[in-house]
Amino acid sequence: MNHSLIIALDFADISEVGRFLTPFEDRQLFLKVGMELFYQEGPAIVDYLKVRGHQLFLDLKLHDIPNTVKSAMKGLARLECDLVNVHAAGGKEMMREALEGLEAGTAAGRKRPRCIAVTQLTSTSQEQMNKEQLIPVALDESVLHYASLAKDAGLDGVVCSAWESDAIRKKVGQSFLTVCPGIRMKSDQIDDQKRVTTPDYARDAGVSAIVVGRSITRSADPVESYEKWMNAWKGDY
Ligand SMILES: O=C(O)c1cc(=O)[nH]c(=O)n1[C@@H]1O[C@H](COP(=O)(O)O)[C@@H](O)[C@H]1O
Repeated sequence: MNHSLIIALDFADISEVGRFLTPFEDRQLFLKVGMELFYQEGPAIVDYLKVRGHQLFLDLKLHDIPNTVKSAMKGLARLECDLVNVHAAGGKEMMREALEGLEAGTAAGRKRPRCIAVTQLTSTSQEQMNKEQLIPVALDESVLHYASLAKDAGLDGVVCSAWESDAIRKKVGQSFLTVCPGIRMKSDQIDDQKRVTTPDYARDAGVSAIVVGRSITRSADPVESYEKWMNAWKGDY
C-alpha cells in the first residue's frame, strides 16, 4: 500500500457509489468505506467493491472497551478488507485486543488486514485539543505519543496529518505506515479539516498513503480530478 491514493467514498448509499465508479470503468482503485456508507449498506458494500478488484480501507474507527473491540475486529476480519482502524485514544490494551481479534478472525492462509490507529483527527486544532480534550501539550506531541502507543501495541501504522509523518517515522521506524487525510490542492476548499497539506507536501514528506474525499468525489469530472491528483501525488496505479 505504499504510495497509494485512497479515495474516501463518503456517499449515502450503494447507488451513489455505483454512479461515481462507472466512469472509472475497470480501473482498480484503493477505496475507503467509512461510517456513512457502512451504516447504510453493511458488509454488502465491502463485497460489492472487493469483487470488482478494488483494495479497501474499512474506516470504522473502533473505540470501545478492549473486549468489545476484539470481538468486533474478529467479525471485520472475515470481510477481508486490506486496512481497518481504531482510535489510539482507546489505549494500548484496546489496540492489542484489536489485533488479536483480527488475527482470530482471519481465515487460515490469508493475511490479516493491516490495522492503523487514528492519532488526533485532522479536523482537530491545537486549541480544540487543549480546551476540549484537556490535553495540555503541543498537538504534534500528542500525535507522536499516540503513534508510539500504537507501535508498542503492534499496530501497522497511524492516521495522522502529513505535517506529523516525518517525526513519527523518525521516532518509531520508517516501515510504520502513515496514512494522511486532510489533503487539499491550493485551490480547494478546506471544509471542516484543520491540519491541511497539499499532495506535493505529502509526497515530499514521504507519507505512505493519502486519503482524498470531497476534492475528487464532489468534482464535476471525478476521473479527470483523480488523474490530476495522481499527477500531483505521483501515485502508484
Ligand atoms: O480515518 C480517517 O480516514 C480520517 C481520519 C482523520 O483524522 N481525518 C479524516 O479526514 N479522515 C477521513 O478522511 C476523509 C477525508 O475526506 P475529505 O476531507 O473529503 O478529503 C474522510 O472520509 C474522513 O472520515
